[in-house]
Amino acid sequence: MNVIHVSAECYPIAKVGGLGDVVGSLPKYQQEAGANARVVMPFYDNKFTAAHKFKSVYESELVLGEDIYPYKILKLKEDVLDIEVLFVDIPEFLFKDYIYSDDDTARFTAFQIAVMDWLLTLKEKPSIIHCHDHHTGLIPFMAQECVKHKPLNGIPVILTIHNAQYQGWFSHDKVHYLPAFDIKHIGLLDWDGMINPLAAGIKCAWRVTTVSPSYIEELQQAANGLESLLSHEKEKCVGILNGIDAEVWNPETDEFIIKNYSAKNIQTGKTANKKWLCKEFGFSASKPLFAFIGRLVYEKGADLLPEVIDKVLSKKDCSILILGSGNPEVESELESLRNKHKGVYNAFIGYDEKLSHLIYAGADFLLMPSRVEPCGLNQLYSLRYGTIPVVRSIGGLKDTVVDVKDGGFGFSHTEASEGDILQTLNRAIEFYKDQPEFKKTRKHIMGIDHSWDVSAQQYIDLYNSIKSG
Ligand SMILES: Nc1ncnc2c1ncn2[C@@H]1O[C@H](COP(=O)(O)OP(=O)(O)O[C@H]2O[C@H](CO)[C@@H](O)[C@H](O)[C@H]2O)[C@@H](O)[C@H]1O
Repeated sequence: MNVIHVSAECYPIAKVGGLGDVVGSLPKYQQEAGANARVVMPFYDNKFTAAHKFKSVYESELVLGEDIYPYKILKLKEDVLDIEVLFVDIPEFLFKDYIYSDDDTARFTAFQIAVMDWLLTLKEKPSIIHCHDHHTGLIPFMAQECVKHKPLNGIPVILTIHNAQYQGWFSHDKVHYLPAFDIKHIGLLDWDGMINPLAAGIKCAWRVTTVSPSYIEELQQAANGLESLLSHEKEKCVGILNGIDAEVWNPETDEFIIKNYSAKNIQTGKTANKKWLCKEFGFSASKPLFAFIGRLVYEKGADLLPEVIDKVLSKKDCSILILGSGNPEVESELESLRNKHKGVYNAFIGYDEKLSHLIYAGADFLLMPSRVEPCGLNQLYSLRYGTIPVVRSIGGLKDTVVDVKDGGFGFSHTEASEGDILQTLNRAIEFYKDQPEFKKTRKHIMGIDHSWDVSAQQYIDLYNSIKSG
């Protein structure tokens, strides 16, 4: 089975969030399960591409509207990754020092056209095209409707929704960017008067997956305008829980952290990592340390953090550390709290992969007050590193975190509200005081297996069910 994953992100090449983690690891585990899985992604101007050498395996031109652009398909000269990655190099559009911008329509439409044009030229066609999020949502439509790409129409196309909040909307003025298709079928591209790549992907993909079982249920009630579409298409939708790359996220071997540890020496390992974090950010190591890592956006409940932090820290019985970037207002509120709560609060505004590993290793609790959480990887990483998750019970968080009061190992609340978060934080602070129970719980969570083994196989079973059915 030849699977080609099409994505805007893939760790360690280019990552903004969880999409990069999934596309960087799922194919590796699919390989181990016997499938031949590859990735095709844009060639960006970033640290990874600057540090490696590439060779061209295909060169051509693509047509976007009335214009023609040269492009290449590149491969790494040396095998430095566990999986094969192909890079679409369209200098005009993709070779930028960012992944996303405010206007990505031309960039990602050109990317998708180049991918489809190149696939047409392959002698051995993929047996599955697996698209990820709206940046690749036009591919199922192109395979089904565009005259040029009709030869690919027999290949099953899967669309995985990692986040339905972002849909890639653009106006009908730009529909001519797409290769020719029968205009009678323009309705497949449209949702509410706009061209909507995510909606088009949902309509045209052979199967749609979401990254947790709960999320697929929730999308029928709240999908940023696509509720009725997802209810209508529910027969072809399935939720498959994300896994984690157990090699990258392994406290026993993690090169980023201060002291490696396993469940056996968790006490000394966590203590050493916490000590480093506390020194670095000016905290006392005797207090419970809560951390938040993520995009500072509404879906993550980031706007609730400043008020919650201000209130919970008035008692000074815990410390809080934030790592994230996003909404400028939230960023500046979080920065300005530093002076008021010196010694118990700090924030690193920005993106820092190494620091994220140090935090998973050194914090006692991880906060995730998300309004929407399709799966969430942070809580899975935190479990692996013995850091107890404190989450809103939604989406994948609901599927992976069981509250201590229900015999589980984490803390959860039902509402993304200041009151609920505060109450739950206070429960966790109390729990920390019972050190034997706290230590037993964090040792237990390190043993919970969220590696990709099971879910990678579920995807393969899904591919097989389409081919045979
Ligand atoms: N400032 C920062 N510095 C360093 N690292 C940072 C960082 N901000 C975030 N990260 C890292 O980015 C990843 C975030 O992953 P998530 O899955 O939790 O969220 P995201 O919303 O990006 O993904 C979407 O897709 C994924 C994958 O399907 C779903 O799990 C999720 O629910 C959905 O919203 C983690 O690896 C985290 O450590």
